[in-house]
Amino acid sequence: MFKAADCKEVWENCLKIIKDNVSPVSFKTWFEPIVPVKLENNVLTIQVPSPFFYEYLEEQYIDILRKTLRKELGPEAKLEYSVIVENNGYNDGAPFTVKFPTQNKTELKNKPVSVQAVQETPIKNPFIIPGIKKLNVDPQLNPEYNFANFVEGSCNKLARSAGITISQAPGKTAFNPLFIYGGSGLGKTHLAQAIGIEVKRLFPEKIVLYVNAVKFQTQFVDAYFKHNNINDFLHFYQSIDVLILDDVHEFAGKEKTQDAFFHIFNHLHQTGKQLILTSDQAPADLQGLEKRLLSRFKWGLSAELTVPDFETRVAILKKKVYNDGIVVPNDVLEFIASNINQNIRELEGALISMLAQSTLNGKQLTVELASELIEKLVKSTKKDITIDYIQKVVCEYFGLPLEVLSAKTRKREIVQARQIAMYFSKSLTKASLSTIGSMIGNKDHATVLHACKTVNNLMETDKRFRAQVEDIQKKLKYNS
Ligand SMILES: Nc1ncnc2c1ncn2[C@@H]1O[C@H](COP(=O)(O)OP(=O)(O)OP(=O)(O)O)[C@@H](O)[C@H]1O
Repeated sequence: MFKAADCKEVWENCLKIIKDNVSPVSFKTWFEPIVPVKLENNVLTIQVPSPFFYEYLEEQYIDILRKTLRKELGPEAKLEYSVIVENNGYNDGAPFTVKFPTQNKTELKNKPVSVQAVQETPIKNPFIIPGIKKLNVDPQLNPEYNFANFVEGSCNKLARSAGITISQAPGKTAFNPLFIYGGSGLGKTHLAQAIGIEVKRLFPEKIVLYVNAVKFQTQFVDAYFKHNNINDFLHFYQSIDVLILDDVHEFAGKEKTQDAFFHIFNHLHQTGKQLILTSDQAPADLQGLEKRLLSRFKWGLSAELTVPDFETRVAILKKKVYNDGIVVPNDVLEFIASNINQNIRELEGALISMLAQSTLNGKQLTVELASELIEKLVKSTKKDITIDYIQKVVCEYFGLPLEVLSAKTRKREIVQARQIAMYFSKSLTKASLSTIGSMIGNKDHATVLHACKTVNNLMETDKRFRAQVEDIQKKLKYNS
């Protein structure tokens, strides 16, 4: 029979071994927060701060935990987790336990979320443990992106009406998540934010947060690698009532970020919170995202925003000039609407530059002026693709700083990014192999040739790699 003090001693001994086998950052992140609470009949119970923490330990460190525990307590050793879960008012507040060595997550997943708000150490900004007090979160919404300013048309009918239904009962409809997808400048951000604004209007106490996927990823990377406060990050996101994540396709290839978002998604969904996601493609067409995430994106409603028809384009322009208190002749608005038809942002841009011209140069708002401007606009949007631009897009895609392409390193991810940049420079610009080499990492022409061959070969043999290259190609062509 063990004494109460034994559990601490046993855990200390385990930690000594674990410390020698994991990186210092991992040790600090994943083992220091663990509290040994009980040792009974060879069963050691450890308390962990969140379900995500438990799942992460089970996925990443189960072997080392099993080995060390058996070394300390013998072959019959068992581990139980006491998992602290956010207080959401659903039940009594006891932390629940999960038995090792089940490795069967359903036990945890099917459990109604239990409750315990525990704050042992002060939490740094910007993340605060929920349940201690109601959070005051700035929803990061643009007040202009409301429903009143969002013109209805057949291009957005389904998504808009689902959005209105959701804002009246967030988390309580079948549209969870609401997945809004479509091409650039078709109103995904506007509509997603309009839902957030309406929820805030109807339910001011609800915590609403808009975040785009790139910002989420940066926050995650900072929390994980720089500040070592991944738990605070997860707790913060798990406290949101309506989470709006814009441009989820940006998660492609970012596995750790996807993993964190997966846990946040599960937690919010299970606890009846609303998720709104936007993307440039339908879930079925998204590349580079894990299957388990994609399948969840299909749980609710996927609604596409398509290119607006002529009437809707005119109505959007009319609303805009009306809101700005400006009078523009109908034939001018119709002329703009009939010439710019693929992107609402460009439609608005044309109107704005025409108004600016007219104010600055005292020109009349006429169809001739509109025609001049549109001609210029169309010319100026066709930029040449340059080697610098290719390097920038490739680095952004892989989340790498631009300088690494010139770094003397054999790190696989960097070598591969450099090769892809060389490959596109060869196929999309007229530059010679030696110019490409000198501009990308100061290499010779043979290196560039080798890079092009490698990329071609890999595209034939590695599906995932091909998807990445095709994604980058789309970005390059689309933005040019
Ligand atoms: N139905 C609409 N009614 C009024 N304005 C709209 C409508 N749809 C889009 N807009 C306007 O068009 C512009 C572009 O919209 P938004 O930024 O939401 O597009 P997006 O689909 O998120 O684009 P991207 O994928 O490039 O981020 C915004 O100024 C928005 O207000």
